[in-house]
Amino acid sequence: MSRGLFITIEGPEGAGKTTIIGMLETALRERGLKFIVTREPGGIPIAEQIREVILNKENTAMDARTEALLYAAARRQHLVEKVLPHLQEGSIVLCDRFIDSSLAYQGYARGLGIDEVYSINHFAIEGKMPDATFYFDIDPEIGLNRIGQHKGREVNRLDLEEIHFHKKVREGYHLLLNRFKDRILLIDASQSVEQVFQQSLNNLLKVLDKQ
Ligand SMILES: Nc1ncnc2c1ncn2[C@@H]1O[C@H](COP(=O)(O)OP(=O)(O)OP(=O)(O)O)[C@@H](O)[C@H]1O
Ligand SMILES: Cc1cn([C@H]2C[C@H](O)[C@@H](COP(=O)(O)O)O2)c(=O)[nH]c1=O
Repeated sequence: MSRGLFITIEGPEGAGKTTIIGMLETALRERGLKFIVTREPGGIPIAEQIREVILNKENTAMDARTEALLYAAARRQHLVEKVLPHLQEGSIVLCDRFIDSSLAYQGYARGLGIDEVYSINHFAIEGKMPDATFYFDIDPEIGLNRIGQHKGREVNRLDLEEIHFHKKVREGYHLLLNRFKDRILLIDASQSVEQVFQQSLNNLLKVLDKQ
C-alpha cells in the first residue's frame, strides 16, 4: 500500500511543466514537506537510456507500436524502482508526464487507439494511477514557439513532428480530461508564469489537504 501522494503534470510541448515544477519544488521545500521530483521517460538510469533511444532524432524508422512499448517499459522500471518506494515512504512524488502522455501522444495523435495504449500500460503499471494530474493546456503553436526561443533546450524526435501531430496531442488530452474528470485538472498554461504557478500550487495544497 502506498502512503504518499502521486501527482503528475501533463501537457503539450512547451506548456511550461519544467518551469512550474521547479517553482513547486521551492514551495514544497519552504513548507518542509517530504517530496521528490522526477520525470518520464527517465528519472532513473535504465529509463533514461530508453529515453535516449526513443527521442534520438536519428531513429526516424521507429514504428509507432515500438514507441508505445518503449514508453511503457521505461514507465514500468521508473515506477517500481523510484515512484513506488518513495510513495511507500510517505513522500509526495511530482512527476513530469506519466500514462496520460502515452494515451494522448501514442494512443490519439499516433492513432494507435487510447484503449489499446491504455491496455499495454495497464500491464506496466498494474493499476497504479496518479492521485491527481495537472494538465497544462496550451495552443501547440505557442508551446513550440516558446521551445524555439528556449536557448540550450535540445530539440528531440517528437518535437520535430508536424504541427498537425501536436494539435492532435492537445485534442487527445481534451478527450482524457473528459474521461478522467475526477483526476485531471485543467490549468490554462497561456497565462503568465506567476499565474500558472499560483494556480498549480493552490491545487496541490488542496489535494494535500484532502489526504
Ligand atoms: N507561462 C509562460 N509564459 C511564457 N513563457 C513560458 C511560460 N512557462 C514557461 N515558459 C517558457 O517556455 C519555455 C518552455 O518551458 P518549459 O521547459 O517549462 O516547458 P515544458 O512543458 O517542460 O516543455 P517540454 O515538455 O516540451 O520540454 C521556457 O523557455 C520557459 O521559460
Ligand atoms: C512519457 C511520454 C512522453 N512522450 C513524449 C512527449 C515529449 O515529446 C517527449 C518527452 O520530452 P519532454 O521534454 O521530457 O517532455 O516524449 C510520449 O510521446 N509518450 C509518453 O508516454
